[in-house]
Amino acid sequence: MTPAIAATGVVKSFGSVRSVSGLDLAVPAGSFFGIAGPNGAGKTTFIRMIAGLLRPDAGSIAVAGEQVWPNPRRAKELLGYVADNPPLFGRLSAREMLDYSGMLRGLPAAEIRSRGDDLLRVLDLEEDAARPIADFSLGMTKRIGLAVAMLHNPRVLILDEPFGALDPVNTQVMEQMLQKYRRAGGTVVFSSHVLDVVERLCDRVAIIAGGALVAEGAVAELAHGESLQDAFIDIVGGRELAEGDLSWLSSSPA
Ligand SMILES: Nc1ncnc2c1ncn2[C@@H]1O[C@H](COP(=O)(O)OP(=O)(O)OP(=O)(O)O)[C@@H](O)[C@H]1O
Repeated sequence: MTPAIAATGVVKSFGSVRSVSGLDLAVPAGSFFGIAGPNGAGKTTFIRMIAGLLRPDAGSIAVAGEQVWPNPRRAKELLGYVADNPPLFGRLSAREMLDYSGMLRGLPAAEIRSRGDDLLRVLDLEEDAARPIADFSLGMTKRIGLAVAMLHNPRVLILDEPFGALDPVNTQVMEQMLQKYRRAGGTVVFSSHVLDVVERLCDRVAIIAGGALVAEGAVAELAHGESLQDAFIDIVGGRELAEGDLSWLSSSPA
């Protein structure tokens, strides 16, 4: 079966900083796939290249068999992408944002309306549908970002830190939405530092460090009987405060 995402030898530098360094990754179609890695590991850079927003310096990326570069248009049709802090049009209302995205995707107006109604209801944004997005909290912005990414019912959804800023109720709703989408045949790929969510939802996980893949496999295999968080620290290396660090914190506060 054609992988949902196939990346080979992907490289990206910003000046002298090599952000992604020869990354190979295959995400099986129909999987729930987590990408984890320390801060600055290159996750966002890699995801933006998959989404067709950043051109790799070398290597190739295909989404459901369609090459993303040099012409990302077809791959973008198959993909829904939610950025860490979704760049939406702040002056549009949530409803207008959905109408505009649906038009860009070439969906019929009636379909945009009915799917938009569904998404706004499920994501608990119905009452805020007429408010400008600029007035939204980060959690609300993430939810409307997800609605925009799902409106065209893409084959692959890729989400950068989707659960940050969501309260527990909305985390549960988002998890249920993603599981439903996955049961219908979609592939979900998301990056997260919240490893218990990765452990709960994903069948497979990739760990990226220093711009390269350092581990990939079934979650249970990688965790090896410990928590995924412990396995992650074993793989990427932990860091502890030395005895003398911040010693002033041990004295009584003024
Ligand atoms: N536009 C840019 N210009 C310069 N350097 C960049 C740019 N984007 C990313 N980098 C650098 O590339 C490296 C990887 O950054 P990236 O944001 O991809 O990491 P990340 O794994 O998503 O990190 P985090 O978990 O902290 O969000 C970092 O050293 C970062 O400073």
